[in-house]
Amino acid sequence: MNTIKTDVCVIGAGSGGLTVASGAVQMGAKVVLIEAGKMGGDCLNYGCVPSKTLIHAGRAGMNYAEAMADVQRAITTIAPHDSQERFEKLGCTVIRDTARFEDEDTIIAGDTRIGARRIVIATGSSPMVPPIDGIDSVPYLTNETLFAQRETPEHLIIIGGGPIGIEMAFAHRSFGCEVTVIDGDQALSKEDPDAAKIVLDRLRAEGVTLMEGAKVEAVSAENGVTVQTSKGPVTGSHLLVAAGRKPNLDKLDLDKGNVPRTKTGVDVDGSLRSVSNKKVYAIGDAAGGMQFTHLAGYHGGVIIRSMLFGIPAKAKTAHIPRVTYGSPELAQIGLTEAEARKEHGDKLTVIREDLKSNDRAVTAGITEGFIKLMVHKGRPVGVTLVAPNAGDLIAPWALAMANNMKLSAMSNAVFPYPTLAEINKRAAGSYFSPKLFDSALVKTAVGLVQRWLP
Ligand SMILES: Cc1cc2nc3c(=O)[nH]c(=O)nc-3n(C[C@H](O)[C@H](O)[C@H](O)COP(=O)(O)OP(=O)(O)OC[C@H]3O[C@@H](n4cnc5c(N)ncnc54)[C@H](O)[C@@H]3O)c2cc1C
Ligand SMILES: NC(=O)c1ccc[n+]([C@@H]2O[C@H](COP(=O)([O-])OP(=O)(O)OC[C@H]3O[C@@H](n4cnc5c(N)ncnc54)[C@H](O)[C@@H]3O)[C@@H](O)[C@H]2O)c1
Repeated sequence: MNTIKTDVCVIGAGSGGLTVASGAVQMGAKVVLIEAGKMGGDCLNYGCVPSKTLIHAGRAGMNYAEAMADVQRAITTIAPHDSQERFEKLGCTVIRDTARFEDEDTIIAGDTRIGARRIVIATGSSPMVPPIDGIDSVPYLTNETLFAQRETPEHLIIIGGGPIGIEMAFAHRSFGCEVTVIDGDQALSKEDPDAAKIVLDRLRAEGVTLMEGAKVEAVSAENGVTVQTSKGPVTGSHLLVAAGRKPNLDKLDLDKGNVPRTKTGVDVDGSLRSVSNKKVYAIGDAAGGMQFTHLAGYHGGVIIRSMLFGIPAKAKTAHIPRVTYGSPELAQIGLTEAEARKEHGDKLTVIREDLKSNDRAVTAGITEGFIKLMVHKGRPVGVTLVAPNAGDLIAPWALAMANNMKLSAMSNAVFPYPTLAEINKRAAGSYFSPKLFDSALVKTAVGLVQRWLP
């Protein structure tokens, strides 16, 4: 067995692990990077990149086979950035094998033993397949197999109305597939209900059948695939399971590393360090919180500060955006209205501006969508945006909230006319206009100044 000593051993070459490995090695640390599957992890190979390409290809009018070929094009284009070759050129030792703990500061991967001063668990997550009666008797798809599919599904049944289920429902409908989404609870239940309603109404209007509150009872291979639910049976040609995720921790022998876990991930403190083995960090999907590529990257930055410079750094969530790429897109940063009301009570101001009042929306015939702005003590604490490209439109709020800016920073900015982005400034302006236009004090002051000005 080979033995290597290193400063940092990163397990998992996905969004989080690659951020840590490239940052740490370029700042002078010795880095070993271990990957059991494909370089780039879920986001590149089975997640964000294929799903967003498929959504775009559907809207662009490609057929299913062309769209899946386009998915491969997008992956191949991005892959060199995440490749073993690139990371070796940067100076990392890359091992392609499954990693596990031997003891608190030793990792085994294949025939290599790695003694590490710091260990980063960035192993991501996998589809959680619920223990549904008969599930193993049908050839179901998950995000790991869907993008290898070539023939157009005649009728795709999707179990789960979360972001994966809803995005894939829009995408498949655009190829003319019949689509049924089954959710045991409510679809997009984590989102602002007014915002989710616009997206889900549009999904229904496009012809997708959405069964909410439908408990899945059994699955069988009858006439293709038949799903028995508490609201009746559904028969289709293909089944996609998108019912949530489980962290990839089972192969790590965590107990040998003195690294306890919870149901959702490694048990970490606010600095993403294991609660009992301070040499070990967990980031991204394996850390048990929100699951986004940009969050995994942000986690990477947080722990680099702590690992390389010994600067205490906490991972925060209040400024992390998320987007569901439906039609329209639904973007959220910080607190939803319900969360903000719970936290700030009557000290909260909520501003809502409908997109139809925006001139660019009028020129483009956009009648649906809105921005909802949650303000506490003159600062934004949450924004909900439903609009075409809401994921791009929310960017100024990500800047404002990451830097704890006041709302006046947004109202002072000048946005180009006519753009949808002006809705951001308009919402901020609406917060100040009653203070300016309905104030007796302002009116008196203006009256006095006007009397004395030459
Ligand atoms: C269909 C889908 C669409 C998505 N769309 C978006 C989106 O649009 N925007 C967004 O922000 N997020 C999206 N996500 C979420 C995003 O993909 C994840 O949050 C992100 O990939 C997490 O990064 P990570 O580094 O934690 O894990 P990953 O990227 O999954 O990387 C983990 C890596 O660790 C490896 N590994 C696991 N165990 C071991 C081991 N024992 N030894 C060695 N290697 C190991 C795995 O093979 C994997 O390559 C989507 C997810 C899915 C499934
Ligand atoms: N655009 C994005 O950023 C994006 C896109 C896709 C995924 N993701 C990430 O991946 C994560 C996982 O997505 P997801 O959609 O799989 O999970 P999710 O947990 O967000 O949603 C799963 C849905 O499945 C339902 N469900 C669970 N078990 C069920 C059952 N037995 N029968 C019927 N319904 C059932 C739940 O009620 C829930 O609505 C997301 O939370 C997100 O962090 C992000």
